[in-house]
Amino acid sequence: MSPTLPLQTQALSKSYAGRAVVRNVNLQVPPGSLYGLLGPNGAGKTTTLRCLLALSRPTSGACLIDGQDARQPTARRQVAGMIDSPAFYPNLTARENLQVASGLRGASTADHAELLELVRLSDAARRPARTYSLGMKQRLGIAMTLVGNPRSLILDEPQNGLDPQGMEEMRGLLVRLRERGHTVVVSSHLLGEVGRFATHLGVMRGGQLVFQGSLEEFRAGAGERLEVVCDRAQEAEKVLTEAGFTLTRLGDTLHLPPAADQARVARALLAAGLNWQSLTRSGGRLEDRYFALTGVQA
Ligand SMILES: Nc1ncnc2c1ncn2[C@@H]1O[C@H](COP(=O)(O)OP(=O)(O)OP(=O)(O)O)[C@@H](O)[C@H]1O
Repeated sequence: MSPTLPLQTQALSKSYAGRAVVRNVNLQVPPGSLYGLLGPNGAGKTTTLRCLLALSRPTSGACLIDGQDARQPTARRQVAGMIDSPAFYPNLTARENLQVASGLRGASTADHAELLELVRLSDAARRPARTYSLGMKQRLGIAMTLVGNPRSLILDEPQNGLDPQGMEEMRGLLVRLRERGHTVVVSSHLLGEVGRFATHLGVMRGGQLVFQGSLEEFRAGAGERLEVVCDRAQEAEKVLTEAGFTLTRLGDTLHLPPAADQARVARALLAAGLNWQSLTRSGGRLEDRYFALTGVQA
């Protein structure tokens, strides 16, 4: 039997006023992974994460934490998260904030010094949190989620709004969290960034999970292909399909398998009186794969 996944959803769907914003999502987060949940704005990432944290109720399907329904109190103790902005008292110091969180959760205060070191706030731990930079506030928010030592962490866009240095510090922290033994899910719309630290990726588009696997699997799928950019792409799609090519169309771009004969594609388009802006072999880059999956530039 496969080991119990720390976080998973089973056919998760969520609708608001009859509009499905998450559709049949089967998220499978392996133990000890640093899982990047990617997708353009509105893809349904936050909604999925809110359901996992039992902040939102699924319309259908289930969310499981260590194999238990996410709404069970024992399951909720195994996961903590930061959705939107970090939650802390601005007039209290980092140390005092951790004390409050420990009091509320009945958790030990013994590890506070270690937590502050982990999030690199030891030096700032004695001044009020309102004086912190955005990056420091985010890191304090993460330290707060660690009180009670949950197995898994869910962080919604923790790098949002950070400057390059703040991004780098956050990246370092995410890696340290994984090394500390946590399973971490991080949502983002920045593939370039997440591709630097994630072990696994999930990609959402229009409420659906359109890719899930290890970073290596994602990379392997970023294969080469023949790409045709054309103003009358819809007509070109029809012409090339009738000529026996298999292809997908995203806006004005057509993707054909790498083995497709470039000269034969050109002849078929010319014969139909269609011009193209470019007809090139491309691919092999993570950004191209992301674009092919989501229709959005990374
Ligand atoms: N409480 C709500 N009521 C109605 N619609 C909602 C609600 N919450 C989210 N939505 C809609 O659900 C869709 C998915 O939103 P969600 O926040 O999950 O996407 P996202 O992938 O996290 O995007 P972003 O990167 O912009 O946060 C959006 O169209 C959003 O407007």
